[in-house]
Amino acid sequence: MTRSAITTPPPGATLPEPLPGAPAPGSPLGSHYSRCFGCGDRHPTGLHLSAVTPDGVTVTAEFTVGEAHQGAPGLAHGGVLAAAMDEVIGMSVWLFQRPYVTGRLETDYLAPVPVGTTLHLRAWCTGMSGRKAYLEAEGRAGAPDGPVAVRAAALFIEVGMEHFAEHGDAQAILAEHHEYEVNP
Ligand SMILES: CCCCCCCC/C=C\CCCCCCCC(=O)SCCNC(=O)CCNC(=O)[C@H](O)C(C)(C)COP(=O)(O)OP(=O)(O)OC[C@H]1O[C@@H](n2cnc3c(N)ncnc32)[C@H](O)[C@@H]1OP(=O)(O)O
Repeated sequence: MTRSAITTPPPGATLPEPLPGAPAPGSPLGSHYSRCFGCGDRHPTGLHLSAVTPDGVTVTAEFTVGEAHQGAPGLAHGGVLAAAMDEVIGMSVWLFQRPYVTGRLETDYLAPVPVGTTLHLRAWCTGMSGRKAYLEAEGRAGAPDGPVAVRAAALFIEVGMEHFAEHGDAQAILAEHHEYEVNP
């Protein structure tokens, strides 16, 4: 991965440990929002990523490239592949039970990905430092040990939960996150 200095953990960054309440290894992670382009089951043309955590700190997921995801005829759009990287990385950092958003996402495209291909995605954290989390991801074509087609490195920034209500749709959050208080 040709990651930049911005997505490289600084000296002193720490590696996360699984939290006591982390989902059991292999259990499905579920969707954080039904209309999410990455994981929502109510998004008609979204990626419908299904994800698990094998160990409480990394995430593996599958995404099958569909007709709605094309750029060149018969091939996945690069922006859609970047969205898949963003989503699986977002899911992995959410394992730490604090809300983060993407600050920077760098993507390497190593091979074209035809419609119908299942990409086997994996995301992991390379370091945390203050509000910053450094993460990487890869997508392998056809099988978990298939050839790497896409790689990504990212800087995610921790925000308060109010970030989503302030800038997004507070009613939609309340409808799906009953534990969430908009005005705590
Ligand atoms: C129904 C939902 C309910 C909630 C559920 C939540 C759980 C979710 C669960 C599962 C997720 C699944 C996956 C989701 C999808 C994947 C994630 C996305 O796509 S997120 C959307 C795209 N990203 C944005 O929209 C961010 C837009 N940007 C911002 O809002 C701000 O710029 C923000 C928050 C990133 C930073 O703003 P500041 O004002 O808080 O802080 P400042 O001081 O600017 O930055 C803090 C530090 O970070 C550095 N920084 C920030 N952005 C940087 C960048 N692009 N490059 C380099 N450094 C950056 C700064 O230089 C600063 O560093 P120094 O502390 O000074 O050392």
